[in-house]
Amino acid sequence: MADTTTAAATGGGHPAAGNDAPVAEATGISKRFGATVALRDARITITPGESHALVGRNGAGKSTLVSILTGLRPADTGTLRFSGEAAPAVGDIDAWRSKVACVYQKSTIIQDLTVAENLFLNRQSDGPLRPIRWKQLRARAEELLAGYGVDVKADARARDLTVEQRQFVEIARALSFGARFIILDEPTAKLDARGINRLFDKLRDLQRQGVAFLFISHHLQEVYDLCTTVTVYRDAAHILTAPVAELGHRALVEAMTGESTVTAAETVENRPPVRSDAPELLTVEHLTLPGACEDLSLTVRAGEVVGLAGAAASGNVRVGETVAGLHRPEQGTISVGGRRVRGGSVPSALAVGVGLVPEDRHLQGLVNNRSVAENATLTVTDQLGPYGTVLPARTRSFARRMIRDLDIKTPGGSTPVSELSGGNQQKVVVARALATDPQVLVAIRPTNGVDVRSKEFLLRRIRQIADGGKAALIVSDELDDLKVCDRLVVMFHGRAVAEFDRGWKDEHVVAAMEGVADRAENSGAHASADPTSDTTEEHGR
Ligand SMILES: Nc1ncnc2c1ncn2[C@@H]1O[C@H](COP(=O)(O)OP(=O)(O)OP(=O)(O)O)[C@@H](O)[C@H]1O
Repeated sequence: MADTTTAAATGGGHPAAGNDAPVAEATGISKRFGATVALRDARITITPGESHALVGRNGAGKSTLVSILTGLRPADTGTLRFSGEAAPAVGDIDAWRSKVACVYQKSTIIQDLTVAENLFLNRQSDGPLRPIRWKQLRARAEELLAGYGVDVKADARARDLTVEQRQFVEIARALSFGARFIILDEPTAKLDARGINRLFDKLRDLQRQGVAFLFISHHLQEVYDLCTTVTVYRDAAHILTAPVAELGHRALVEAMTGESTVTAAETVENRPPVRSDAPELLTVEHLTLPGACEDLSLTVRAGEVVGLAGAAASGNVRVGETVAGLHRPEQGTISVGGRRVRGGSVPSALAVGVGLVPEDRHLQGLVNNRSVAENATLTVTDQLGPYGTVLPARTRSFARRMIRDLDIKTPGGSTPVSELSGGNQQKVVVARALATDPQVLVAIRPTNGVDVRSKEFLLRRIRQIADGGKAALIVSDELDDLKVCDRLVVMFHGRAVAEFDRGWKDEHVVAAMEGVADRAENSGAHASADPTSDTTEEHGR
């Protein structure tokens, strides 16, 4: 396809087709960023009312395709049509919005505005010089939300919404522009199991009303639950498009990776249990964090990976962050190898040997305008040169090792971290935590946004830390993350309610995370307490 950029953006002016034309059809799409080929002659076709998954490893080109499909970036070559019509000109935002909408993992909602204001941003009044009629705006917003069955108050502040409510508002806003095609780019990354179920119910509802979806996720089970068709990209190219029902899990993973895989969990199953006389490396005693946990105690021994499991409101993330010095406990102590972590002090946690993979790489993880090398070495600048200096050569060689060790896909260490794909950014965050050679690694949802093979890779790295005589605490509600653990402690509403040794069954752990104690009992769980006896009102992250 030899179209110019303009032709790519306008689709070449073909006449409108009938109603059964694909809602979106992209062919021959190529895109380069400097020396990096992000897409090579790629294609995708989404038919009306279809739920179509796009999957691929980190850096495969998915987000680049999304930016082209939503008019954020022009393709270098290729043709794009919506319902048989040429795509709008780049920059004609309203025209693009009427064709396609995108709900990103990162919110596009403005926190300080109300829901109504967000819904009608830049279209509050009837014309540039007309005053905004607030009452009318609110009524229109209420009507819109009710129309799409979104149970959110129009005058609520956006910052007070949960992730799930925020996504529903974004979907309602997208549909209100007239689009019948919505792209969901990793929408479940920040939701817990119940939130995901509710989102999927809503999507199925909308699908019945004729809305088509392009769904991007690294959770392949979600693809099987929600989608009818799947497209796989690998190394910037289209590999296959097939009905989901005809493609088994292994075949799908093989299409994504180009090879067959053994899971990290499979490698854990046959290892000997951690010795009970192994020294305790992490000791948490009687920890109380207002609104997050009460009187929580746990230990992690040398050589052990412990999973601190729990849904969004369980308080597990706050406990993990507190071990790393991010919050000051009201009561209780945390020690690493017998040395106390000073409450609420990150330097103290670092000094005793705690490494942290934080939950949100955008907020806590990365400095966007700095290079991969600088980000990967932020925690170890003291090792990069004498007397507080940082030697560029040492930074570079340190970074080279990290890039190789963690299989980070980047043109080089000097590339700004913002130019990496999401999953590769997450690997830089992990690299940074590992750089200090921590005694205790606290990894909060460490594989968030990471593709299926890199996920195995990261989990294996965490296992290796323990195998080298250190300790790891994985804080997560992802069963795949928890499967590499020697032992699980499950939290529900601020309390440890159950403990499982290896060999647990998914449904028992899920039941414990959801606070269904009777199902968790007699299931390999021990030390369970009554989760409903908890009195704390607000919990969690
Ligand atoms: N703004 C940019 N500048 C330079 N390179 C970029 C830019 N955006 C993306 N790339 C590169 O293009 C390639 C494709 O990236 P893209 O973000 O599309 O991948 P992805 O499939 O969405 O990955 P992930 O699953 O990790 O989000 C990667 O090699 C990435 O580093």
